[in-house]
Amino acid sequence: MITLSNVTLTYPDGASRIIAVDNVSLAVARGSVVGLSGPSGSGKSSLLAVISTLIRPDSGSVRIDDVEVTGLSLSERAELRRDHLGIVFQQSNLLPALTALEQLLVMEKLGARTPRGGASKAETRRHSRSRAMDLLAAVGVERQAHKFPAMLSGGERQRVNIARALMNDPTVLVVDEPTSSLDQARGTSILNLITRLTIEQNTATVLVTHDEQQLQRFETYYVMVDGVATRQTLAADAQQTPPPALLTTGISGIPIRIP
Ligand SMILES: Nc1ncnc2c1ncn2[C@@H]1O[C@H](COP(=O)(O)OP(=O)(O)OP(=O)(O)O)[C@@H](O)[C@H]1O
Repeated sequence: MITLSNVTLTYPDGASRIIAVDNVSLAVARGSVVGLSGPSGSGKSSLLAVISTLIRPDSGSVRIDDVEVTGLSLSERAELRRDHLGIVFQQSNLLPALTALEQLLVMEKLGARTPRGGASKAETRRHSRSRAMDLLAAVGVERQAHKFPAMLSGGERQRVNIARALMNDPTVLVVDEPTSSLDQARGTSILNLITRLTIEQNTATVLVTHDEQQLQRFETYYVMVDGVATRQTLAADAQQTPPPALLTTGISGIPIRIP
C-alpha cells in the first residue's frame, strides 16, 4: 500500500524555489495499478522519486505499507527499497555483460539475503534460480534466459526489466514510462503484462505514461499539471456498462480493467 498525504517537493531555482510536487495526496492499494500522466515538466518523475524514497519531500507524509518513510535515514531507505520496492525505469538499464537470467540473480546477490529457515547456500541458490526462471516465464521471455541484452528486442529488454524489478518480491512497483521506446502494439502488451503481474504478485503499482489513451484502462488515474495531481475516474457511463469479460478483481477487491 502506498499512501501520500499533502506531499510537497521543491527544488532550488536561482534565488527562489520551484514547486515540482504541490500538496499531492493519493493512495494505491495492493493488487491495483494507478496511472499517472501529465505534460512534460509537470512533476511526474519527481513524484515517482518521492514514492521510490529516492528524494525526501519538503513536507507531507509518505507511507509504504505501514512505514512512514520521510523520517528514515539514507541507509534505512536503501534497505526499504531493496526489500519492498521494485522500480522499472523508462529506458531499459540492463547490465550489458549479464544474461537475462543473471540480471535477475544479481538482485538477490545485491540483497545479500541470508538463507531462509536454515536453508543451505546451495538451496538458496536453487530457490533464487527457480524464482528467476518463473518470473522470466511470467513475462514471456524464458526462452531468452541465456541471451545478453544486445541480443534482445526492445520489448524483450523491457520484459526482463520488469521481471528483475519483481525478483525481491516487492510490495510496491514503480514504473516510469515503460512503453516510451516501444511501438503501440508492444506498448499495449507491456501494460497488459504489468496489470496482470500487479494482481498475481499483489503489488501496489504506480505507472507513469505519456499516452492518455493508455490511461483509460485504469480505474483510477491522476493527471499532473504544474505539480498538482488531479484524480480521474472512469466516466460514469463507462462504469455502468463495463464489458463483463474485461473486468477482474484485484486481490485488494478493487476492480481492474484488463483489455
Ligand atoms: N534536480 C532538479 N533541480 C531543479 N529543478 C528540477 C530538478 N528536477 C526537476 N526539476 C524541475 O521540476 C519540475 C518537474 O520536473 P519532473 O522531471 O518531475 O517533470 P516530469 O513531469 O517528469 O517531466 P517529463 O515528462 O519531461 O519527464 C520541472 O519544472 C523541472 O524543470
